[in-house]
Amino acid sequence: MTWNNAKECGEVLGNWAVQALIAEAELSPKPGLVDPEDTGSHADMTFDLLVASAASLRETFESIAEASYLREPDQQLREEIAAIGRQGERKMMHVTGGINTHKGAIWVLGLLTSGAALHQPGQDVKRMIQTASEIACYPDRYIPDIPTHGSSVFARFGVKGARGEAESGFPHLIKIALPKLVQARERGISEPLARLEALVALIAHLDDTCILHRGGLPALQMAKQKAKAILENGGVSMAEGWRKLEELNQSLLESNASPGGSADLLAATLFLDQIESVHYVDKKVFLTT
Ligand SMILES: CC(C)(COP(=O)(O)OP(=O)(O)OC[C@H]1O[C@@H](n2cnc3c(N)ncnc32)[C@H](O)[C@@H]1O)[C@@H](O)C(=O)NCCC(=O)NCCS
Ligand SMILES: Nc1ncnc2c1ncn2[C@@H]1O[C@H](COP(=O)(O)OP(=O)(O)OP(=O)(O)O)[C@@H](O)[C@H]1O
Repeated sequence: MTWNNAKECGEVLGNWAVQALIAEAELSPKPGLVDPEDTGSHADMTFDLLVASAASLRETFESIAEASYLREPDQQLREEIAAIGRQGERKMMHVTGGINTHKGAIWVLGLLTSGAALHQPGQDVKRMIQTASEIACYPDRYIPDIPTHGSSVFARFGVKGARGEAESGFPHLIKIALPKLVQARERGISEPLARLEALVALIAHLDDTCILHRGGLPALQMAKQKAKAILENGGVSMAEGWRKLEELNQSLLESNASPGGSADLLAATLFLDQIESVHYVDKKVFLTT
């Protein structure tokens, strides 16, 4: 598979980005997060709202891919896609009546969509991730100077959150979530459980500013520790691991904390997994013809 033109690249990547957001929302039961069963620690969000928000972002991801199509990373590209991303945030806020359903997800999937559109399909996803990170490292002169939850968490705890994750090369995608998804599938567990295990691995390692903002350091330490205990007890497919997952969910609800950053990175993992699976199918087709 190769892109025939920018429009096709936009349509394909835009579709995969929206599908990844919907797949993340559909996965259940997610600790502290919105899913079809419950709204976790989110009093203002529902599953239907998350799906409507995801659908409203199709055009945003399409435009980011079209603007990035086979270009080189530079500051101009960074500023162009940032403007499209901010417009996407405004659309999301319009559709949700002012509720932040996908701000962090627009950031990570926007950068990865751009990174993917800079290459022809079939490139190693690690190169796409590296390109996305390179783009994130360029300065954006038009970034609004207004306080956010992220800036207040940085001032309080020195944690760089979503921006730091991107600028440092998305280590939690490369070292944690993608390998865990593959490893869980290799153990033969069902696809939803493999995805859930990738999410738990993210929660166990990520300094999630969503959790820090709502519950401070005690909530972050609790979430990491309880997620690690799930993995140490055989993962979510084992009875003890499952019991510990329920415990993590309960503790997140009690602290009113939610691992939104991990949820965003799970959606990013599913997006990259989709790109990689097409690569694999292509290789197979190539080998057998
Ligand atoms: C970098 C962003 C997320 C703003 O950061 P800030 O920390 O100030 O925002 P805020 O705290 O409100 O939201 C951050 C969100 O990131 C997610 N998150 C939290 N911690 C992490 C983490 N460690 N790693 C990844 N994501 C995380 C959560 O969903 C959280 O809600 C982004 O919105 C931004 O700068 N956008 C500008 C437009 C742009 O440049 N877009 C580029 C391509 S679309
Ligand atoms: N399934 C999900 N459920 C809840 N949040 C999610 C989910 N998937 C991704 N997220 C991420 O979590 C973030 C929302 O978290 P949160 O509600 O804590 O943020 P906020 O609105 O900035 O904070 P607060 O609600 O405390 O004012 C979104 O930016 C989104 O990207």
